[in-house]
Amino acid sequence: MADTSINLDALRQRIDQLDDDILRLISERADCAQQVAHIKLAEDEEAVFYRPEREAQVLRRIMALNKGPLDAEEMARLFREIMSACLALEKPIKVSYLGPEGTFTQQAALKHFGESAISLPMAAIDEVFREVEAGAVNYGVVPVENSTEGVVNHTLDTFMDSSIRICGEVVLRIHHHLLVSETTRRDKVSRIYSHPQSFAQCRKWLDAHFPHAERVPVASNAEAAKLVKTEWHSAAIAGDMAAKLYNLERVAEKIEDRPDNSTRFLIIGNQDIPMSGEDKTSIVVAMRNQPGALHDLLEPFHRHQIDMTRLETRPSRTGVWNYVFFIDFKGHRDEPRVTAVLEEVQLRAAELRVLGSYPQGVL
Ligand SMILES: C=C(O[C@@H]1C=C(C(=O)O)C=C[C@H]1O)C(=O)O
Repeated sequence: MADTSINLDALRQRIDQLDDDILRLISERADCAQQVAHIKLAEDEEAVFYRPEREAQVLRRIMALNKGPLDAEEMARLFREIMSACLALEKPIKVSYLGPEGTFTQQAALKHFGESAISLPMAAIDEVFREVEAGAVNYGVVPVENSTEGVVNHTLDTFMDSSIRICGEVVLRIHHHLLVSETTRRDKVSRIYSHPQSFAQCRKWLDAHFPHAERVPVASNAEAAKLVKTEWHSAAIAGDMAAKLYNLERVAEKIEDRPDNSTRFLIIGNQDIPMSGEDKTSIVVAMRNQPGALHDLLEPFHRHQIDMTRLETRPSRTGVWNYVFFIDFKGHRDEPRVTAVLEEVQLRAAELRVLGSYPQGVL
């Protein structure tokens, strides 16, 4: 017994010393970041401090260097928060997102920008775009692929009418929980609220555990969580953020049918982002309705061996062309082979717009 307490004391002393070191080093790092900000400001009064490509490089380097016992992602999350705090020292970054508060989109915004960012909920995707266009916020966050908030097409359509650029991407693992409040009679749950896509993602679990409860679709998971506070016979399906925000208890955790359930979000802004070394580019292309149009469009990508990660077709809203394609591929527009492909596609397409080149999601 005596030995253990001596060991514990020694270990705690060592932890205190290490904390002193960590404290000093974080302060030194913050001081450096502040100096960078001052240099940027001296060059240009309107300078943007936030450099997504640099942040991606910092995080990738840390993940590569990490030797454990914390896993690389956990370590990167800690560094993400250090960078977020360093950046906020000069001026906290302002980010609009598809609300309400407590949605997965807010979770994505905080995952990407860190907890020191100021995040502002918007009622609709167009509003997120508008705030960014108007310069009221620095960036916006919208769901785009496999979305739990159910707005993939809406996001794509909004890009067609906007000059906004894509500055980044975040992929979030989506975990759904069955939530109740302190007033809920757990044995009497007859109604469950959630977003339609969440219902779809938890269908098997619901069929097995609540076959007779009424499933009521609402506009967001956060909205579902809010409703549970007012009805003793209702439960909600939503994520961690909503559970925390409305102080709800998890009756069952991770009830999604597929354990790899994830959603991709886009960071939108007014900046062109330089190369980070591992980048993606998103373009929108309008093609004339003629035989072989799709083949003509894809052929240059194939020939230059560019890795396409997504191809989405949307109906065009003007009469002139029939197809509009949203294409994501690996590479940055400043890379010669990407420039070559874009030039070739431009010749074949009725219209081509580069929505942005941006660092591939790190976390
Ligand atoms: C310090 C800089 O500015 C910001 C802060 C960063 C950091 O804390 O590491 C990284 C990139 C920028 O968002 C920089 O550009 O290097």
